Amino acid sequence: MDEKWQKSFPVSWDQFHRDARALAWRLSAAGPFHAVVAVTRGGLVPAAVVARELGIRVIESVCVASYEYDKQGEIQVLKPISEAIAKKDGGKGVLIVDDLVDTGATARVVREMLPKAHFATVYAKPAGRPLVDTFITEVSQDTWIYLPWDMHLTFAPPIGDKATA
Ligand SMILES: O=P(O)(O)OC[C@H]1O[C@H](OP(=O)(O)OP(=O)(O)O)[C@H](O)[C@@H]1O
Ligand SMILES: O=c1[nH]c(=O)c2nc[nH]c2[nH]1
Ligand SMILES: [Mg+2]
Repeated sequence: MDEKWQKSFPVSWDQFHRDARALAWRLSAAGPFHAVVAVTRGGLVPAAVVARELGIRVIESVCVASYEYDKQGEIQVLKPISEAIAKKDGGKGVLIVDDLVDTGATARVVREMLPKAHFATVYAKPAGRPLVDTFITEVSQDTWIYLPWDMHLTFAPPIGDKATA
C-alpha cells in the first residue's frame, strides 16, 4: 500500500448496507428522482440499495476507471451515459451514485455530463467533498477505504505479537 495512505477504514458488508441505507434516508428528502446513474464499478452496489429504498426502477450506468488498485491514473470514460438521460434537461431529477469521492476527479468528469443531477456518495474525503451534494461519512484524506467486495477474511495476529514486534 502506497505510503500516502496512513490510515485504513475497513468496511464490512453489514456496515456498507447500513451506510447505503442511511444515504437513501437522506436522499428521500432531496428528490424526487426519476432515474439513478451508477458510476461503475463502485457505485453499482450503493445504487442498487438506494434505488430499492426509493422505489426507482430506471438505472443507468456511466463506466469510469481511474485507479489501478491504489494508484490514480488518467480518468477514462469507458462508456458514457445513455443519450436518453444525458440529453434531457441537463440531468434534472437524476440521481448519480458512487461509493466514494476521494480527489474528486471522477465526480468532476461525471458532473460535467449531467450538471443539474444530484451527486451522492456513501463516503467522502475532504478534497472531493465540495463536489458531492449528499454523503454519509467523511474520512481524512490520508485514509484508504477498504470496501467489502475488495476484501476476504484473513488471520489477524494477536495484539501482543504486534506490540512486541
Ligand atoms: O475522487 P477520485 O479520486 O476520482 O476517486 C473516487 C473513485 O475511485 C474509485 O473508482 P475506481 O476508478 O477505482 O474504479 P472502480 O469503481 O471500478 O473500483 C471509486 O469507486 C470512485 O469512483
Ligand atoms: O477502495 C478504494 N478506497 C479508497 O479510499 C479509494 N480512493 C479512491 N479510490 C478508492 N478505492
Ligand atoms: Mg469508482
